[in-house]
Amino acid sequence: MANKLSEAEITTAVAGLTGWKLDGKFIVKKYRFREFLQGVAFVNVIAQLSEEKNHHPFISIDYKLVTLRLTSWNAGGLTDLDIALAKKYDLIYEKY
Ligand SMILES: C[C@H](O)[C@H](O)[C@H]1CNC2=NC(N)=NC(=O)C2=N1
Repeated sequence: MANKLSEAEITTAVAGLTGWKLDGKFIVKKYRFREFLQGVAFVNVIAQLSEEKNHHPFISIDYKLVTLRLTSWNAGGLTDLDIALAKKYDLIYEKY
């Protein structure tokens, strides 16, 4: 299990991310797409990665808007893994 980050570590880590906001024990980002099916395709890639890493975000699709919420429920809060995956999701999004 990844280590739970302290409040200070979370503040620094979230400041280093683009467009991610802290929401309690979660970090959250909304990704906008030109078409509904692009968002769905993005979610499929994220889902594949989630299985590979055994770490699963909450995902919602609201037409062209995909919201990802990350936390490590096993650790009871945010971990390095959440921050690392947030960066990976952003890199994947660049391709859309
Ligand atoms: C048993 C299994 O390894 C765990 O439940 C994994 C699965 N996916 C997970 N995903 C997330 N986001 N947090 C977890 O703590 C987590 N734990």
